[in-house]
Amino acid sequence: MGGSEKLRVAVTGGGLAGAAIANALFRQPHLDVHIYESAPEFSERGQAIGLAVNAQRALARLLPDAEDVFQRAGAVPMHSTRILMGSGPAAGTKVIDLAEENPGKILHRAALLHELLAPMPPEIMHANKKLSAIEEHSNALVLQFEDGSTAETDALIGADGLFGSVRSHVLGADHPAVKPVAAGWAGAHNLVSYDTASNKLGRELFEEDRQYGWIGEGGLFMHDVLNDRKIVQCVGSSVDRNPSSERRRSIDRQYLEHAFSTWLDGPVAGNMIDLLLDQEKPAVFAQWEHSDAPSYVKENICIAGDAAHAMTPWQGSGAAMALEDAVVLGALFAQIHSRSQIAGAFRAYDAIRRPRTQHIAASSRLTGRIMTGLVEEIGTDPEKLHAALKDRWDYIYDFDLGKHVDEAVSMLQAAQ
Ligand SMILES: Cc1cc2nc3c(=O)[nH]c(=O)nc-3n(C[C@H](O)[C@H](O)[C@H](O)COP(=O)(O)OP(=O)(O)OC[C@H]3O[C@@H](n4cnc5c(N)ncnc54)[C@H](O)[C@@H]3O)c2cc1C
Repeated sequence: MGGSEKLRVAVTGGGLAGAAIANALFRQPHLDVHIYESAPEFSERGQAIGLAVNAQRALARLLPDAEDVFQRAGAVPMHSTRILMGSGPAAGTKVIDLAEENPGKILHRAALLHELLAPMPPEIMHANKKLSAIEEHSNALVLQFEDGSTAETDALIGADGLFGSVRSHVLGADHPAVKPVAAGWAGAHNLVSYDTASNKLGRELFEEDRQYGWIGEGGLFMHDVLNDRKIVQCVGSSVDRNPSSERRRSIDRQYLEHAFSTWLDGPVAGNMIDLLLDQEKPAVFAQWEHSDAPSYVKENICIAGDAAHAMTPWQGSGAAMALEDAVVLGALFAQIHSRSQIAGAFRAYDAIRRPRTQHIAASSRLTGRIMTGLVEEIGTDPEKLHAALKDRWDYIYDFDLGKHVDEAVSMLQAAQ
């Protein structure tokens, strides 16, 4: 690359992470950014996503009109996440209201992805481009795609998700942390109309916009409101009694009633099972996560989003971490202008992002164990659950993103 040429940056994966990262980069005039997605189109599954306060702050740095984005996407602001007992003798008891000081927003994933992709010129977005191999040459990385085409780039950011391939290139194919591991839970979800959900679960649960989590022995139900209160997402997750390598399994009423057998005389399981089966061909998704990677970077290649740190959904932080990754990568690329500086920028990204994301992944796993009654000394005692849960989100929410970014930039500058 000559002095006046742009730095070429390729992002593989057009999910929330890839779209957020490309957003953080494509406006920078010294960068030539391209985003490659393996699917025939850039799209997201029909599920809700909760953006906690740290994710909202990160989004506001990526999209200056974030408040309008939330409005256009029909985001519903939550008063709190109310956790109640769903099984056992204390069924119906409130355990805690979480995030009262830090209310989240619930929105449709597809709407969020659409908003992240909308500002980008179509000529930098390439669908049907499944990365199949990476060649490292002295003057460029050559990306090979499954359709036989190739692209040259100076930097590669692998945002290709849980089952992506860039992680294996960064860590080495035989590294034990390459492959995702089953987290031990499986979940089903469904989107139902607001009227259906409120009639079934009771209108009093919908008087204020709140996310609800019903916790107890071996499982959890959640419901939250999105799309300008037209839709309610219902989720049921239980300890996976039949782990398999299939990512998606068909299920029926019998499966759910078996998974929640000790909940059926409680206040919520029967209704939630009806809602999970409402007009859907139900499927259950096993939860997967990554073991901690020793590094997110290899020279001019890095991984971000779920490709780097896929985590359980119990603290609703996977997408939030992808948005934070994007903000940090955006700030670091603003500092560099030559190919030789890329590896240093990625090292600073790794040093700053890996501790936080891996801490949250571990915390999320433990939160799941707490909420599904798997921690022996806590069990399903509401008071012990209250004590165990009350501070668990502080590390995630009480977070100064500006300082985090400054630390990354200082680290890069000190190394240059
Ligand atoms: C049930 C559940 C609930 C969740 N709830 C929340 C929540 O409330 N809040 C929150 O913050 N997070 C939540 N998360 C986590 C969040 O959904 C993920 O962290 C986030 O969507 C990951 O985005 P990503 O772009 O990294 O990965 P993905 O969405 O998996 O995107 C990866 C993309 O890469 C593409 N790709 C794969 N391989 C290749 C290749 N070889 N070449 C090119 N493209 C490729 C894929 O097609 C895909 O489009 C939840 C997760 C789950 C499972």
